[in-house]
Amino acid sequence: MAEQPITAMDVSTAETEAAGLRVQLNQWRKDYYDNDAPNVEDDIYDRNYARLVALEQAFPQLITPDSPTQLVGGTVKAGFTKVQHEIPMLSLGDVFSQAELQEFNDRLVQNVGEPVDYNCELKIDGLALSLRYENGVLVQGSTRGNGTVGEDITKNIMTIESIPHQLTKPLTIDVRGECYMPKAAFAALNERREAAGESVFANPRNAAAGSLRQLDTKVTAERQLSTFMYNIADYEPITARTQSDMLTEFADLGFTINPAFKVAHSMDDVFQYIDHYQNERPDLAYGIDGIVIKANPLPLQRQLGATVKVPRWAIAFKFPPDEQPT
Ligand SMILES: NC(=O)c1cnc(N)c2cc(Br)sc12
Repeated sequence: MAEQPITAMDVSTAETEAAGLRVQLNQWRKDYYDNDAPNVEDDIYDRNYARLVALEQAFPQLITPDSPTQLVGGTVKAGFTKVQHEIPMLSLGDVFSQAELQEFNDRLVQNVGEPVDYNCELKIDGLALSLRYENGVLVQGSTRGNGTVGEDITKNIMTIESIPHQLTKPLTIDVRGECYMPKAAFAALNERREAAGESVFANPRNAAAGSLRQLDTKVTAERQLSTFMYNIADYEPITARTQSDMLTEFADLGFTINPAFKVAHSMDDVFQYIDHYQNERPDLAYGIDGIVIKANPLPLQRQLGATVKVPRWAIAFKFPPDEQPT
């Protein structure tokens, strides 16, 4: 059915459509976040989600606490200990066109009152995780969960080679990043599973999530997972003053970072970065579903802060679904 323009809608029509979208989107979220097995294409999910956001913006009285626009991530899987994130693990706002990205920049520049340098980073198609170090020693690993309560996966992340058990400095720090399964590891895993008559994973993201959120650590250990770290919970412990320098500092501390980051001094630089990695995407050793641009100055990130769900200083530009074989 063709979508009715929202401007021509009365509130009861809007409420009926919004209620239907909430039920459908929450079911898709449960499959994706809790069961690690989405059964809807990303672009269909994104289009329905964007419609609900537009309805709620036109009719704010329709926003409900259980609306997917108010929630981050999934819940805690039975069998895992819960971990409280002192500083919430946020999601990201999404845009799907360069015009929308330009609008994000124009709003930010108007708010800040001067041009903003961005750090452009790849959006890794994996599972968000948080690593806690005390005096430089790895003490806990956790999933995002619903953003404030995640799953304790410490034993599992200890088996991931790219995660340092001790930093090069005795820092007490919470670092956030993505756990992913390289495309080659994904293909080999599904080949083994198929040969053994087992079900195969639909994509590397599901395989990574299903391997990390495993109660049997031995299974995690054999799944060749890897990580790229890219955000920090509290800026205090590090010396960097920009996002790009923070990534370099992360590497000096012993973390694995994604080397494809680049500072953009204009939106043309951002669009060039997008075009480049949209072309490079099939040849990357890991899945990406877009790019993330972040205000590069860390004091500006701190100044802008976040909404209940997403940072005001960053946005994700989503690529169309990956037609390439993974
Ligand atoms: N570079 C980044 O910040 C980044 C990369 N890949 C991702 N899947 C995500 C998710 C959030 Br939320 S940030 C981020």
